[in-house]
Amino acid sequence: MIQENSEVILSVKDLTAEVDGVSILKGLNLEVKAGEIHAIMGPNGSGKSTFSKVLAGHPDYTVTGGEITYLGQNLLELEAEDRSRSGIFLAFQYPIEIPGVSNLDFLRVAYNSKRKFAGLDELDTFDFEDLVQQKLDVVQMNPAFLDRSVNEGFSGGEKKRNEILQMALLEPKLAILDETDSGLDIDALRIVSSGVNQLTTPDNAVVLITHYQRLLDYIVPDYVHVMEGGQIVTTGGKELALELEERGYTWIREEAEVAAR
Ligand SMILES: Nc1ncnc2c1ncn2[C@@H]1O[C@H](COP(=O)(O)OP(=O)(O)OP(=O)(O)O)[C@@H](O)[C@H]1O
Repeated sequence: MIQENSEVILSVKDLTAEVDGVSILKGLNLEVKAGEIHAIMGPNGSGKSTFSKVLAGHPDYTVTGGEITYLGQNLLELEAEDRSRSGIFLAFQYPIEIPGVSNLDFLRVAYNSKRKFAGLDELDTFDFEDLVQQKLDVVQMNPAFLDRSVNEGFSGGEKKRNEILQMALLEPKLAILDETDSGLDIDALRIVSSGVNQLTTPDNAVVLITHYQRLLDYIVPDYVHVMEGGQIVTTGGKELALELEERGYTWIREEAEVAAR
């Protein structure tokens, strides 16, 4: 929800970035304040996932220009793990499987790593299990998933639900959800959206990358941005997503070209 004078969580200015020498982000600007939900839409290949990976600090992506400020500090100076421990959470478009590592152990190590970073005592196994049981309710997940290896053999929708379980435990300041809605059946979409809504507070912010207006009926954004060619070319309210659903992206491109003349 937009609030006057709320804290700026993320400020991105003229960001350019490349992968394998190919320029992908070409002057991206975005400001995200506490309490806000931002949706980023845009055609395939426009750079949405690249942006999310650059924010998370993925080593394959090189920032070649511009600034990213997170809670007033230069994000680009932080290693990926410190970005995570300071409250940046990325739910992957394609969550990876980690055979041999139980979901419960993975969650406990991630959770305790964050506590340690904040100067808090780590939770022991019993206390952690109590906590994780409560968090399972947020995404209505069967406890049996805790004993399985991380994402191994999970269905597409189960992997996405598991990402939101991680989010529920880690309580991020800035959550970036990359196509978390893809692969979810109708009931799972409602459950996952309700989970995200329960985790959204006036103190944190969510950036949702999605192709589908449908998700935004459940998680109502304050802003909808369109990314095209590595830049945010248009920003509007939630009604913009409806317009995109109806008209596609071509008109945005044409209007941007006219404005650039
Ligand atoms: N290693 C690479 N080498 C060259 N090009 C790459 C590499 N990795 C990504 N790209 C290109 O970067 C562009 C942006 O990809 P990205 O995944 O960020 O797009 P996206 O907007 O998230 O797309 P989608 O909606 O399909 O998920 C694509 O054209 C992609 O092919």
